Amino acid sequence: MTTTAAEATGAKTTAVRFEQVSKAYGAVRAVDGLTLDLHPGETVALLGPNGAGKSSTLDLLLGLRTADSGTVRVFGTTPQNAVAAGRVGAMLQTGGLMEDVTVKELVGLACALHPRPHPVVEVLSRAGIGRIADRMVNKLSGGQEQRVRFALATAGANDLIVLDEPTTGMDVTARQAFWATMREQADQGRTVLFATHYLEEADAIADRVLVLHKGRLLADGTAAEIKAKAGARRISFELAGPVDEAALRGLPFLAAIDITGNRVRIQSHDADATVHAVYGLGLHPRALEVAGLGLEQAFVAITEAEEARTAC
Ligand SMILES: Nc1ncnc2c1ncn2[C@@H]1O[C@H](COP(=O)(O)OP(=O)(O)OP(=O)(O)O)[C@@H](O)[C@H]1O
Repeated sequence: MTTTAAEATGAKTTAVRFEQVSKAYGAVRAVDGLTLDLHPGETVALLGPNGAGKSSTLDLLLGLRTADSGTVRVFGTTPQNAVAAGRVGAMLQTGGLMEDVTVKELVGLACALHPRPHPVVEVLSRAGIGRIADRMVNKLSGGQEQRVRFALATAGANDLIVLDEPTTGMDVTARQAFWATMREQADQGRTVLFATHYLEEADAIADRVLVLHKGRLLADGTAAEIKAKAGARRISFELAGPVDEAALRGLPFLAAIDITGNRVRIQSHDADATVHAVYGLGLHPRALEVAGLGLEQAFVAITEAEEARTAC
């Protein structure tokens, strides 16, 4: 069987391809040699501390900024072409909404401009803003504005949806509805890429988690793989008697320790050996628990380890 050039480069099956992409602002390397493929139907969370390069990466992907070097391809073409063809919907942090119009007029405009629009009523209803359709945009609360942005991002049949911290300002109900809708979109074969600081959302929603740090990809895998990569486990227990902090801080394989009153919380690279050493100190821990790291702790462990490595 012969392989076409497009198949050989993965253009047919790859929603997004970054190859050695870099972007600097003066001396700041916002994106630094990023290589990455995203596939149709994937829900991907982009994590990273402030300034890691998440928004810059999304801007490059949407063609809002141009890479200094490397190539960005969206469905095998340039981001600008993919956006113009209506294949990409985006919900960004910045950018004000047009104000002197109603919600319905604004959403109607987005639908009218989309090459493959959905019916306005359907878009309003999916974003949960049917009941405020006649309200002026400048009278909306922050959470309602976010829902309108969501409606604008889903005004047409996009193949890729890009979301920069989409649920900021939404209440719990709105968040749940939002993610249920995004899950439906992914189930229909769309690629959903979202940057977030809510690690529990990444854990619950994403099939794949990317951890960015100083513009570089530190980790790429399922949430479970990221947690395993952090290579530590949590141990917690209480002590009945006086707490000898110095002895506890000298326990083997510690990644971190927090002692609050009689409660001790540890992150250990070898939980069995650390627990064994706790008993070796002659201590009698109560309510002992050993568990894997949560995504948040794994994220902190991975990014702190990188900070320490690059500081050397
Ligand atoms: N227009 C710009 N001019 C100069 N520096 C910029 C510009 N945009 C971003 N930066 C810098 O590039 C780096 C990456 O910023 P970016 O906004 O991509 O990170 P982020 O991961 O989205 O951060 P946050 O989580 O705080 O939103 C930061 O150091 C930021 O200060």
